[in-house]
Amino acid sequence: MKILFLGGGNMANALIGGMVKQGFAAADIHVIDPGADARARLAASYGVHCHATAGDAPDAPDVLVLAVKPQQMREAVAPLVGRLGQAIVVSIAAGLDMSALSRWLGGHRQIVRSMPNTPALIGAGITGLCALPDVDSAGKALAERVLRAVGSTVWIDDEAQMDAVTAISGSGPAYVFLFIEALQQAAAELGFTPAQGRQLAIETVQGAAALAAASDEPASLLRERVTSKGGTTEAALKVMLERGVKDGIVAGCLAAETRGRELGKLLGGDA
Ligand SMILES: NC(=O)C1=CN([C@@H]2O[C@H](COP(=O)(O)OP(=O)(O)OC[C@H]3O[C@@H](n4cnc5c(N)ncnc54)[C@H](OP(=O)(O)O)[C@@H]3O)[C@@H](O)[C@H]2O)C=CC1
Ligand SMILES: O=C(O)[C@@H]1CCC=N1
Repeated sequence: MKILFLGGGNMANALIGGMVKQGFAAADIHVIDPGADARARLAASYGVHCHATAGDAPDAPDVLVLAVKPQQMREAVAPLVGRLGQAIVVSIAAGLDMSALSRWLGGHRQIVRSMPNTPALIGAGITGLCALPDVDSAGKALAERVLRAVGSTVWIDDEAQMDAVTAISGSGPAYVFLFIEALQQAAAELGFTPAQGRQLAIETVQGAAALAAASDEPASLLRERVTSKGGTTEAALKVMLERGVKDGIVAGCLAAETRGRELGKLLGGDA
């Protein structure tokens, strides 16, 4: 099994780290990245083969993971055209649809589009996946195996929904980190040390997420259970809702989805 990564940045690091931990052989993994620092980090951390240019990388891998920024993709894949054999191409790029990728890859049709997220770094990612009709079940299983190394996966039938996956779970960790930042800021204003604030904020988010995951009940009911009539939570939620926190989160997710579609049109729309 030969796996080639195009791009060795944040997400490639997360995926490769998870794959090596799950028993993929580092010797089977190749990465193309023009950055000497990125290559040194990957080689030192995981012992994978790193290449400065596509020309140095092996032809016809079993899997090619496209892990460059959407804006870098078209130029980055050009040197690989005609060298892919039957590779299953797994793109993790936001916005770019599979028809554009297929054109840029010289008509290659073995393409899976995916959207992981950064908790992949600790094996706790969630990835949405969809495939062109030309990808058979073995090809899909191969793509899924790579992404399952860093968390769970969900197949999406309609590619048009991939921008929505990006808006919810791809970008989602940033929304949660913003919430943690806000809790920590409040903790500091209430007199806690940074260490105390960090522990109180992070373990609250961890515990609440674990409870929501373990429960069959909707999040709204779990929220109501915390909210005693005339109590402290009610006072907090009143201010938060008045300030538009919930509406802001929903509107933000919709803006992320719109941006994904814009990126797709902007970068992939031409022939
Ligand atoms: N960050 C996230 O939370 C998520 C990101 N994604 C998607 O993952 C992809 C990668 O994102 P991320 O890892 O954050 O980005 P990074 O910028 O960290 O990684 C991209 C890497 O590709 C390198 N690169 C640039 N040009 C080329 C080239 N021609 N050939 C090979 N490598 C090249 C970059 O080098 P240099 O820095 O020198 O340009 C960089 O090291 C994006 O498409 C993004 O949409 C998906 C899910 C979540
Ligand atoms: O912000 C972005 O465009 C990427 C895609 C999902 C998370 N980060």
